[in-house]
Amino acid sequence: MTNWLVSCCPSCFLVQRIPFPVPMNHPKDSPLLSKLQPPAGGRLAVEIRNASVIYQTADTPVHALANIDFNIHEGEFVSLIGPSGCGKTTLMRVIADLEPISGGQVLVNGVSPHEARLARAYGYVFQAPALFPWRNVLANVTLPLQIQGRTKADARVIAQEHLERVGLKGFENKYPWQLSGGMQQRVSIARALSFEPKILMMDEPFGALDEITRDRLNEQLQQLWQRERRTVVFVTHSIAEAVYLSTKIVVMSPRPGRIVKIIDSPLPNDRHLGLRDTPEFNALAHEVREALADGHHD
Ligand SMILES: Nc1ncnc2c1ncn2[C@@H]1O[C@H](COP(=O)(O)OP(=O)(O)OP(=O)(O)O)[C@@H](O)[C@H]1O
Repeated sequence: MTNWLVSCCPSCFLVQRIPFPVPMNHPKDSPLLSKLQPPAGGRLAVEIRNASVIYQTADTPVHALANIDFNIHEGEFVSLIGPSGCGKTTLMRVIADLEPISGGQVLVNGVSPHEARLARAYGYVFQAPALFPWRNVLANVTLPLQIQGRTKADARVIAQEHLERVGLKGFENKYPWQLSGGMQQRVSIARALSFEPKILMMDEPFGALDEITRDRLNEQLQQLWQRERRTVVFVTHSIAEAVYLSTKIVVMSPRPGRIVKIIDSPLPNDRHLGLRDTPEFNALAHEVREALADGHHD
């Protein structure tokens, strides 16, 4: 049986469930990073050049990612989609400085992922909401803000504002176990957004939810992105979710994960769920499906 610990990293506010007693991985900078120049005009949020990841294991090394090469611009909503085990989470962890690269180069906001993490560039939302069960909703959201050095009163105001943004006004005094899975996930989104990260990292945030809840949260997330235009990196297995939410879809192949196709969405930015019944949506979903099939045949 695995024991889980909900942990909040004091330097980057990453709150996640980690197997106890495995420590969090805080890798050092890659010496190759100095070769990349910061983006002109600051418009590039993420720049990845020929990145690879090889996990060293007790038996054979696992080649998780190979030749990953793409950019993410500020304000883009980018989904990573591909078969199970193709390296989506690894790629997200590389961008967020939770996994070192074995080769290549990565820049985030013009600096190394490590520097970006220390500058608190990231907000994280995982499949499991990773809330502290003994803290109420408000106290879960205020925790990283207080670690950041905000006063209790300031942290409360900021947390309340973000809880309102995700539709949880009035639930501040509830405990996680008194909320539905979808509401818990909205608490973790409010927490991730509360310290205004430049990039929101979401790893299958709605994967454990029923379809109706998932649809509703997709719509709310879309509206939130629409209002804030924050850069989002989103991992999903769902073609419909990727097509509905993304401005850019990165389709990956089975291991070692490579990029099969990068699709810039032709859909309008202002979206509602009815869009999923349109020919344009279906054409894009078809394109993603074909790219996934191509990846399997390579
Ligand atoms: N710490 C690790 N040590 C060794 N191998 C690992 C480690 N983490 C991931 N892997 C392997 O690397 C590959 C990519 O894993 P990753 O979790 O990134 O894939 P994924 O596309 O996110 O999978 P899923 O869709 O099932 O969540 C898999 O084969 C996995 O077994």
